[in-house]
Amino acid sequence: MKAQLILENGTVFEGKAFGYMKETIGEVVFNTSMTGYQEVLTDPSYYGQIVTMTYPLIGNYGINLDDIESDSIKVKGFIVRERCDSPNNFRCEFELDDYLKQNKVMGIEGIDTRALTKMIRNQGTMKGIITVRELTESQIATKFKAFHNTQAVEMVSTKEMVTYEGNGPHIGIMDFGIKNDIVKAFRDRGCQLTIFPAFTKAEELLKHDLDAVFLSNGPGDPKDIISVIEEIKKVIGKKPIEGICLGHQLIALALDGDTEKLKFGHRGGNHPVKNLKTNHIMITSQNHGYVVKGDSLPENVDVTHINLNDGSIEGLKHKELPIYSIQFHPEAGPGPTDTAHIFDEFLNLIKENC
Ligand SMILES: NC(=O)CC[C@H](N)C(=O)O
Repeated sequence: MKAQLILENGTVFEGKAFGYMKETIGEVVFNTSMTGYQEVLTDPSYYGQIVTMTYPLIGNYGINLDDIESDSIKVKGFIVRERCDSPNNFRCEFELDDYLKQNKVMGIEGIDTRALTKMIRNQGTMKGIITVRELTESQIATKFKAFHNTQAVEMVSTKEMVTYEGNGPHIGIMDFGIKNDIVKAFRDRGCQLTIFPAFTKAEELLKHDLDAVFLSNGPGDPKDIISVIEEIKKVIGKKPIEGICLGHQLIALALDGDTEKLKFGHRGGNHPVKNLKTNHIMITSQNHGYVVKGDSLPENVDVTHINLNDGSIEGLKHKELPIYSIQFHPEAGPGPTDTAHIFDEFLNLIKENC
């Protein structure tokens, strides 16, 4: 069936619908990873977004249930150049099309994803609608006006506390939409974990005899969850605090720094990042639309890593307190595993301060 991708700037891309037939709206973003589409589909940080993959053939190794980053597809829609309907891989359990249908998520194929990506790069991230209907201009305008993604963290965070046994440090995770591979990275290192719903109060968190508090990745603008920032402030100085991606941005805000939106974000598996202490350069996996503002940080916070493409901040460390956060994704789901040592650095910091 014919479908359209309608962008906020008035551009219409014609394609073919796949997955589940339902109209969808979201912020259109591109990901440059050459593989890893199922990790992208299930990463809760994409909640509220329609993702286009720049790699031209998607679905060729199918879907397996081992590589997913959460229990369901979290993107609002999926855009591909060419969809493969005859996947070939020994781990394949079903096809991309069936997976989108099961999860009630709509896709569109046959789109010139190169032209779309260039447009987003030049004009910035914008909203989009995927539909099989003919919408009038006023219907489109009303839909764009009504779409907001401010409740995203609430939608993807755990509703109840989840615990994992371990002999290592006891880490309390504030779950803003944590990826399975981050939980796995801590469990592989023997940590005991207690995962808390995003809006848990600091007072409750501190009752649990934790060795550290970890702030997870997650969707949306960190400034949409001001109440969480207030709770993090209450934990500063009481426990070591660490964070990845949204967690990193929240730490900066809790330390009275600021964040801003990037023009089109960093999403892909090949972002070069420099460790400013060792001068080592790592190829990192990234997925974010917001960054910590360089000139906003207080004097007692050091920038530990920068992005070599645009010089933006990729890591922070407090000069006196055990607080350390990273903007990129060391769990690399999907992406290169060059940065797995960040989890060891997190644990060393916790052990030094236990
Ligand atoms: N992966 C993440 O945690 C993303 C953080 C935040 N939602 C951003 O887009 O910048």
